[in-house]
Amino acid sequence: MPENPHHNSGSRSDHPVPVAMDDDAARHVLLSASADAAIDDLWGQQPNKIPDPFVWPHADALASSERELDAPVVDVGAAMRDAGDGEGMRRAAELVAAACASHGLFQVTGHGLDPALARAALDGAAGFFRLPLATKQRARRAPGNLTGFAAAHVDRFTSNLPWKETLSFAHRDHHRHVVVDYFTSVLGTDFKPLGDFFSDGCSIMRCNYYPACPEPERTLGTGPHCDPSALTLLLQDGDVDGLQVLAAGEWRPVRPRPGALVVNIGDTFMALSNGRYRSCLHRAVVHRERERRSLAFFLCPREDRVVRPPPRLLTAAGEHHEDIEEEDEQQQPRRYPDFTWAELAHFTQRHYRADARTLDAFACWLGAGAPTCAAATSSAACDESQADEAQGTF
Ligand SMILES: O=C(O)CCC(=O)C(=O)O
Ligand SMILES: [Fe+2]
Repeated sequence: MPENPHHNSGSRSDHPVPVAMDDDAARHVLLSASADAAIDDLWGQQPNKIPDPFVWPHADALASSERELDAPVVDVGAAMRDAGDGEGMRRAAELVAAACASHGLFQVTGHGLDPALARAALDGAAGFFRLPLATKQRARRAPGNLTGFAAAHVDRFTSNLPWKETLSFAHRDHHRHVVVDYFTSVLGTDFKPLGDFFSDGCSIMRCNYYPACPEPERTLGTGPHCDPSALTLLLQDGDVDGLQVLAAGEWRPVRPRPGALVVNIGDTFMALSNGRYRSCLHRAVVHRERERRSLAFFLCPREDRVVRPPPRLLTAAGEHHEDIEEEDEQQQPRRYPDFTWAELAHFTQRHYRADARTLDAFACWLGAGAPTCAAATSSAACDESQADEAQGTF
């Protein structure tokens, strides 16, 4: 990822600070990043107990529902091959639009991703995570950065630690994007100005590794959050489930389907669609006996692109565009201010641990002139200060 003027500008130390904990094992491994040997053993250190910093509050670790999330599985290959009257594509677009407007998640098959390539990527990631921690730490993610190796317990966190390790890469995309083509086809030509919105974008590929956990019901692999990026493509490895979405007050599983890619809307797309499409609130749970892996591709615009919805979605209350035949109930007053991806990335890496309310907290932070997190969090919309826990979830 190229140098971002916002990145690495904070005063946060590169090293974990001593923290107060009542769990000896956790203290032992958390006090210093140089205690690699001890950290390496963390996941298996105590056969029956997780260290206290990994224990999540009951509200976040709320029990999961058995009911699978009601989300469409769209065969995009078949829809695109449908040379007839376009009915297949229209139907697929309707299903996707409905899912995006409700919880923000759908799955795609027939996408053309070579299964052998997907397997190789998952196996490559698995090989990395099997390396000794000291070796993995050579690729350590620097504070404020989005790329590199990260494990909360070797970084600066002190509470609500996710039970996982991650390895992230930047991916610069020089091509015109299928996402814009799709939304142009669904939402009409007013999305055309987005034509190059994602070109030159600096997206992120993240490998997630969730070790088996002795107390899975007391922790989370990834806490409840919305991805700040625009759109996420997720490949779940094998048949180990873990991804869950909050729908109708319940955490519902999104079980892996062979060959399917999960697609979810992120905060940037929610802002781009003026709230029409919901940023998906999701989390990942872990298992007692089984480890789990997933690969997430976070589609992001170029750092300096201004995130602003197309005019079609932005009619002020009471007005409507002349070129729109029927009254479009999707026209809403502007919900979020202009921002750049660099600003949102900076906010989630330095000031705020991505959660269900990132976008509102971010809007409030921008409104306050984005001076410091303390200023942002003193306002009602950002009432829970997370300044000490940034870079936790995304
Ligand atoms: O591993 C998963 O299923 C979800 C991961 C996730 O939400 C993320 O990496 O942002
Ligand atoms: Fe996520």
